[in-house]
Formats: sequence, structure tokens, C-alpha cells
Amino acid sequence: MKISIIKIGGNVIDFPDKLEEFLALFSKFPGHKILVHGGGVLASRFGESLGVMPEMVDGRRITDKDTLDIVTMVYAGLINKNMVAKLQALNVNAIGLTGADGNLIQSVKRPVKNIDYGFVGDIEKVNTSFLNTLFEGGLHPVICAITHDKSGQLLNTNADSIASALATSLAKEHHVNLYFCFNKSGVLVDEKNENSIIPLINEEIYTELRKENVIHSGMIPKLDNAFEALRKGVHHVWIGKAENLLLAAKGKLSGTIIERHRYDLY
Ligand SMILES: Nc1ncnc2c1ncn2[C@@H]1O[C@H](COP(=O)(O)OP(=O)(O)O)[C@@H](O)[C@H]1O
Ligand SMILES: CC(=O)N[C@@H](CCC(=O)OP(=O)(O)O)C(=O)O
Repeated sequence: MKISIIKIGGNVIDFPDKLEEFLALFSKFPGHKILVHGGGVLASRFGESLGVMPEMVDGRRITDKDTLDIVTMVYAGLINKNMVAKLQALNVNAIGLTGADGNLIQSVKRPVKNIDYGFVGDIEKVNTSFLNTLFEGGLHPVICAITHDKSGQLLNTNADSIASALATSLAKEHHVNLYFCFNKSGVLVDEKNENSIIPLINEEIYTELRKENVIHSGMIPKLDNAFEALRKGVHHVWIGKAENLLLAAKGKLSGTIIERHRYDLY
């Protein structure tokens, strides 16, 4: 079975017009598909309005108890249910889920090393048979950035990591492509110049660009997860502008293609 995992970034979700436009493209995307979302921008803003200040380290949120409550309300509630309703209006039979629903994604609270991330989950298991059942029923899962530890604790989990874990688990039995859609044209040499797209990136280039701080913050988990997915059997990984999703699906040049090593070119 061919399955596409499509991750939509928080900056797109934050603009209703852009979100509508993206969901219309998603509705036209062919075949079995999963939509993964976070909503980090909205969660930060909502938290601030309640006096809970966001704290990020390398693109990942430090999540204390209050922050966990906020991200659960924002990701699993407000954003997820609105997206599902909008997709239903586009005749996509979407079903909104956290990692706790159907025991879809089990994770473990990240151990404290140099940094205590709090209630942040590292993914351990994905229930692919549940996903297969949903596909057989003609449903399109819309999965948010909340997982659980199977002992009653919800955990905040980076949405790029969720997309990658779903892709790698499904890749054991299916042909899986992974698309990271966000608000920029791809991985850029100069973040402020939308024309400075790096069309192909491999781990060697990534390591160099990270040292030079050309790649930083939220782009770090995105690329770490992209390489992890390719190492574990995902067929194709793309990072680019949400509005170019259908171009990417048709294999047309747009955004950044991720490759494991330089020799993947040949
Ligand atoms: N080289 C780079 N090219 C593009 N974006 C970059 C780069 N380095 C860092 N970034 C930052 O990463 C952000 C994307 O990460 P994030 O905000 O977590 O994504 P998302 O929109 O998917 O939630 C971009 O908006 C940009 O600010
Ligand atoms: C642990 C962690 O960092 N969780 C992320 C989950 C949401 C997310 O990834 O949202 P975007 O895709 O909009 O960035 C966070 O709370 O920001």
C-alpha cells in the first residue's frame, strides 16, 4: 500500500486563510494519507495570555504541568477538532486522534540528562495495525502532537518526530513518503531569502550548516527526523512550502529533497 504522511507546521496553522488553502490541497492529495500537526505558535501565544511563558531548547518545548495542560487543550482540542471539521467540509473522512486514542503512539518521558524537558515524550511504539484498520475503513487520520506512556500520563511530543515515527513504522509493510510542509520554500541558506533553497541536502551538508548556524531552532528536529526516517526505510522525504504540496507529490522541483548520503544522488 502507498501511504503519504504529511506534516503541517504551526506557522501555517496560525493563519486561517493559509490553513484553508493547505487543507484544500490535502483534500486533493491522492491515496492513503495521514495529516500530522502541532501548533507550537498558537500554544505559545495561548500560554503567554495565561502567564505561562514558552521555553524552547533546539526547537523542543520545555513542558511543565501547566504547559502540558495548555498544549493538550490547543493541539488535541482546538486545532485538531477544527481541522477535522474543515476536512469533513471538503468531503475528506478525517478522524482526529492523539497518541492515546487506540493506543496509537506510546512514548516514554524523556530522561533528564543536561536538560529537564518535563512532560515530553520520546516515541517507543506505533500501533500500525490500528492505522491499517482506519485505512481499510476509508478514514484519514489527523494526528496531533500528544502521546501517552500507557500509565495514564499524556506527553508532549514534537510533531516532526511523530510524523517520522509514523512513517518509519508504516514503512516496514508499506511504501511510505513523508512531506514536511511549513511556511518557507524549503531548507534555506539564508533564512530571509526565499530564493536561497537548498534543493538536495544530506547528512554531511547538514552537519556543516548546523555548525555554521545556518540551520537552527525548529529546523533541527525537522532534519534530524527526516534523516532518521530515511535510515529506517522511508522512501522519500521532502521539506517545503505548504502551498507546493501537490507539486511535490507529482515529483516536480520544489522545496528540499532529503537524501541520506552524497552517493544517494547516483
Ligand atoms: N536553514 C533554514 N531554513 C529554513 N528555516 C530555518 C532554517 N534554520 C532555521 N529555520 C527555522 O525553522 C523554522 C521551522 O521550524 P518550526 O517553526 O518548528 O516548523 P513548523 O512551522 O513546521 O512548526 C523556520 O520557520 C525557520 O525560522
Ligand atoms: C516537545 C515539543 O517540542 N513539542 C512541540 C509539539 C508541537 C509542534 O511540534 O508544533 P510545530 O510543528 O508547530 O512546531 C511543541 O510543543 O512545540
